[in-house]
Amino acid sequence: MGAWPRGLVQRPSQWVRTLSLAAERWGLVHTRVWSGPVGGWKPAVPRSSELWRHPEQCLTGIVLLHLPRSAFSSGPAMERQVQRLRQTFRSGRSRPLRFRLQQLEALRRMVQEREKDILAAIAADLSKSELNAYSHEVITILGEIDFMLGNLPELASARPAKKNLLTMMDEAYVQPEPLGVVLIIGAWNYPFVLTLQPLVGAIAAGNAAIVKPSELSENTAKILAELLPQYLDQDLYMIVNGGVEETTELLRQRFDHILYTGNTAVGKIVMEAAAKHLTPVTLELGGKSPCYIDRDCDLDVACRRITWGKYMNCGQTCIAPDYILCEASLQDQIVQKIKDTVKDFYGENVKASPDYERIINLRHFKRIKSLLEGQKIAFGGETDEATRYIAPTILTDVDPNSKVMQEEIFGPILPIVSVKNVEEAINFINDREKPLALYIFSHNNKLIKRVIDETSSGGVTGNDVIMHFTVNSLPFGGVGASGMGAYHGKYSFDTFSHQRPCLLKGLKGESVNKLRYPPNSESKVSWSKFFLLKQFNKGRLQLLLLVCLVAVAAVIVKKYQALWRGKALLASLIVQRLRWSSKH
Ligand SMILES: NC(=O)c1ccc[n+]([C@@H]2O[C@H](COP(=O)([O-])OP(=O)(O)OC[C@H]3O[C@@H](n4cnc5c(N)ncnc54)[C@H](O)[C@@H]3O)[C@@H](O)[C@H]2O)c1
Ligand SMILES: CCCCCCCCCC=O
Repeated sequence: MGAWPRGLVQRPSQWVRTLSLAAERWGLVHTRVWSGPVGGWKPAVPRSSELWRHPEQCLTGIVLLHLPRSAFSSGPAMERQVQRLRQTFRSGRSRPLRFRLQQLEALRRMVQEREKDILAAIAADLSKSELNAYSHEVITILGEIDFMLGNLPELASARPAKKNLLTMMDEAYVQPEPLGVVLIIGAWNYPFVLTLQPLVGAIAAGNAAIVKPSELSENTAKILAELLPQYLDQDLYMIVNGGVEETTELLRQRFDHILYTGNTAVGKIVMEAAAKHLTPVTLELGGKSPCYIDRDCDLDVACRRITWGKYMNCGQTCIAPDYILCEASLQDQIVQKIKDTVKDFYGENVKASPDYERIINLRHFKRIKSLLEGQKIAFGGETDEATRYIAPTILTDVDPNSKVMQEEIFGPILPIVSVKNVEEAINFINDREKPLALYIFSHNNKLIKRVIDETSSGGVTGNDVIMHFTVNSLPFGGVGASGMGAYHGKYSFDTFSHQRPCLLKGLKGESVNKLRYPPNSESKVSWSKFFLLKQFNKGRLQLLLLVCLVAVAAVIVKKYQALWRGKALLASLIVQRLRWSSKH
């Protein structure tokens, strides 16, 4: 781990700061600034320059620490961090509703106040325009935070539960409770939303959390590491940046839940590691999401929507339509309409369009490019390795056994596979792993419902693509090979909560309890069946009715006893009076 702390117990000079930050950027060290017992250790990245500017506010001045990366990623160091968060969680700090709402508001402030920096980071990672970064990512996070702020009191409150005859007099309810310390592992393709949206749920549910952004979207990872500690409680929410080494070390630790977003192969590694601690997992994985276009359909509209969802983020979207299934006769029209739409959306020169992104890295660029080999390219196909550009591309008459149909494309290539009819499309889908999303375009709602009924997928949008992701009253997640568990809105809250059943009884009522105490008997079982299964036998029912009638009569008698006594007295007086009258 090296001899640390090493540092300066004073405000560092400009060159020390510059060198430290450069070393941090090169990944050689982690730099931390001590801002006194109140502020604790803060990352010394350029924008936490408040610390540099106002050293007088720090109780002990500024100490510049160069911590070797291993100081954070080594097993014991990681364990200490998880332990630190667990201790704070155990103190109960994250539980009060007021605290959770404050943290969510702080997160919203972070997004609003630092919007420019956030957009710049996302834009740099994915060669994305800042406008697109806002619509693809920031808007979703703000919406999710607003949802939680508006609904948290209701989500977090106890829900009364139905009772049976034996527990009629007791209190039964379901109380959501936080799980503890959770781990969130994000992916690079929507690096902001896929990392922070689960965090919103974890905070709302009252947990502590470690967030591990993808190392491939390094700018977003960095800005998150800089900003989160400035806005959120550092003893409850922590960012760990790094790659496979750091993630592997994190996965050795014991968490109370892990939400992982990424590819299926790593999903298996995560699940295996989690199994060692019996930690539950939510796996947000990928897959090949089919898009069936029916003959009875408005092709102009269908192709416009598909073009948007397929080429958005250069095809690097987990729920992008991966391939089209349609009757052979539709193929040429579809190619023409998508071609026209690409021109409408991105202009003649797609490469120059600010709305068209680039492939994240060279490895993915080469992988996607290799999928074109041996294919009939009906449109696009141009690539540029230097800028990792791949044009919006359509492949026709694609053989279902070809490479492009064996793996998730995750790039701007759209194969068209012809099928004879909807039955064949359904079989095609069912012969493969369950996809993350399924899209069906048709005027015929019955056909859409039929495809939904006869297939399985993480989610479905009919007559559009991607949009089910944006509705936070719908759970978002996969099924089978595309993942397990779900999140968004209420479902995020539930994912990070334990639904704790609570039954509160009084200490009276032992006569009824005798039914379950030994020694057991035929009669006790039969009464239990009556109370719990509502299985009446006729004789019992009559007996019970009699008991009820007697009970009702007893109540009535008691209530009207005094009145009856009065009436009886009156009657006897009348009788006496009548007797007296007859005598005289
Ligand atoms: N369901 C969803 O919401 C969703 C969203 C985005 C992406 N995805 C899927 O993710 C895939 C693309 O993402 P990716 O996998 O390239 O993302 P990635 O490479 O960014 O990996 C995801 C995370 O796993 C970690 N990781 C990578 N290798 C690891 C290893 N050997 N051990 C432990 N951790 C490791 C990374 O550090 C990263 O944080 C696609 O299949 C896509 O469909 C799914
Ligand atoms: C309005 C469009 C929002 C699109 C967000 C898509 C996120 C997909 C996550 C998986 O990659």
